[in-house]
Amino acid sequence: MRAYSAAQVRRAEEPLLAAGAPLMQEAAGALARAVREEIRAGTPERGTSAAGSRPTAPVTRGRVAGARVCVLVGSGNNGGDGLFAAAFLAGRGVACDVVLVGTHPHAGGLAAARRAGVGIHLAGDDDGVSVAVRLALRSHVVVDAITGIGARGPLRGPAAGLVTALGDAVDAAPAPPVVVAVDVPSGIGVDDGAVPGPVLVADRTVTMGAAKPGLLLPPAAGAAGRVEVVELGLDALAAEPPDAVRLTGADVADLWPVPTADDHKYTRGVLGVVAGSGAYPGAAVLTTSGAVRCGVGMVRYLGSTPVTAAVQARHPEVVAGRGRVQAWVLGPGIDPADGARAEDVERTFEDALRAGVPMVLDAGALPLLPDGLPAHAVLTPHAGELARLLTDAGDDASRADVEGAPVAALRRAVEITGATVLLKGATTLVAGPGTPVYAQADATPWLATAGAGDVLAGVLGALLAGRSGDVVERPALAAELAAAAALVHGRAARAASAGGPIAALDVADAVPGTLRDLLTGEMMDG
Ligand SMILES: NC(=O)C1=CN([C@@H]2O[C@H](COP(=O)(O)OP(=O)(O)OC[C@H]3O[C@@H](n4cnc5c(N)ncnc54)[C@H](OP(=O)(O)O)[C@@H]3O)[C@@H](O)[C@H]2O)[C@@H](O)CC1
Ligand SMILES: [K+]
Repeated sequence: MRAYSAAQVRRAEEPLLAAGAPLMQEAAGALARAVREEIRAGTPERGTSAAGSRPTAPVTRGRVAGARVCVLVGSGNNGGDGLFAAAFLAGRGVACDVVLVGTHPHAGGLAAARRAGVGIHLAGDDDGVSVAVRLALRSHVVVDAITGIGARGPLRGPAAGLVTALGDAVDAAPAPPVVVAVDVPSGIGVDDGAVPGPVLVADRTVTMGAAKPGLLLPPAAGAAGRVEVVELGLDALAAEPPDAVRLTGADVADLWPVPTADDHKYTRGVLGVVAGSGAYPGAAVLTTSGAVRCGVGMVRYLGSTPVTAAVQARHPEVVAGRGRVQAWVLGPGIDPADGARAEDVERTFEDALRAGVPMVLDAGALPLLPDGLPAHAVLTPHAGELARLLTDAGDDASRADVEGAPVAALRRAVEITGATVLLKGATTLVAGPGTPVYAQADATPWLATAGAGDVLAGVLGALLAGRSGDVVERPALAAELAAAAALVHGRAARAASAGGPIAALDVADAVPGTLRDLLTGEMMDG
């Protein structure tokens, strides 16, 4: 999924609008279809809501006539989409109410809604907001058409009051309405994924022409629900670089190196690993497991005799000692204050720089980094480590700062280091110099477990080793490969978990099956 900024979408719309293309009609038609799908999917029976007893009978599965929909309408074209959709729905027998949140609604849309018999209400003051909340709570679907790509800053005025009150009421309702956002959930940072004020969390977002970055990027992405793109024929976007990207399973299948009959272990990629220590021997086992399970040509491990023995006990195919490699993983399970191990990392890092091979720099390697890294070096911090990296470079950043504005922190880290940076989280973000931000939300919350990051480092290292030559030739590829590794790691975690707890090694063990499903097209997206 490729997401484009508000400005890019506007530029792409311009020639079509100038030529008289009925974009708003198409957008509203698609929105009305989505609302009908939500109604048909079977609205659960709603008992007594916070607003009092339901005046209408619950809708029977599959029937649209008799359902209730409440559309929250702002003063721009986003509200216009909502008004025309309300008119379409009313024409199908849906009982529609429109709540006008702004003072000057789209004139054509308002006229169409009136003609179709839609009830029109105002939410200009506290009383209006209370009425609107009652209308919304007795509805099967609430449509959020307050602001779209024309929004500036946090919601203000009656829009802010309504969204706050309705959000609280929906949270408290025993059977809340389904919320469908038009283009974006109103109030999110459309381009940066910020959540600067109140936002009504959607179950589904029907977005017009192309996805917007805020639908993929945290924290706003968490308010978007399922995202559906309505094609409006914005062909000009094909020539534009997207701002944000989410890879699909099919993308990853295209990126993953698949051996041919002519390949041998050296052409398939050799990965060198400097991970684990006397204090954290498990990190060595987990990192090498992640790599071995990806089908890398060979893994070379550098560490003490007892830790090497632990690695080889699990994976006898791992070779101890230095030799030619196509990529490195440095740092998991290494305390930068452990002089001997820190020296191993620094020395190997220098060798890797000289050899020009890609590398993954994780955990203990991060504080040891010099400035001016190549883009084919991929840093893999979590939020706390990224905050420390930024602070060490002179920016004052806390973990909470990074979590509150992760994309800005990520971009800043790329700017400071020159490297590609993968920020681990529920949504993993990746960017390199000049690349879009990749946002992968493939995992399960069960993946937040000790050692999972070591496995990811191994998976990414294996992928970089397999495509080493390509990455050196085209360093921007490192970000895409890092996003691909995050997808494989996340889906392996989901497969291993199947809804229950997992240990890090389970994730590594689920990688071959995950890759098999991806490469044979058996794993569906979503
Ligand atoms: N062009 C077309 O034909 C097509 C357009 N399409 C649709 O149009 C949408 C873009 O429409 P748009 O440009 O009119 O902007 P929009 O998002 O409705 O917002 C403007 C309104 O919001 C208000 N407002 C702003 N900030 C606010 C805040 N913080 N808090 C509260 N209010 C705030 C602002 O108020 P004002 O600043 O004027 O007081 C103004 O009234 C796009 O997202 C898509 O849905 C698609 O159907 C494709 C065809
Ligand atoms: K909206």
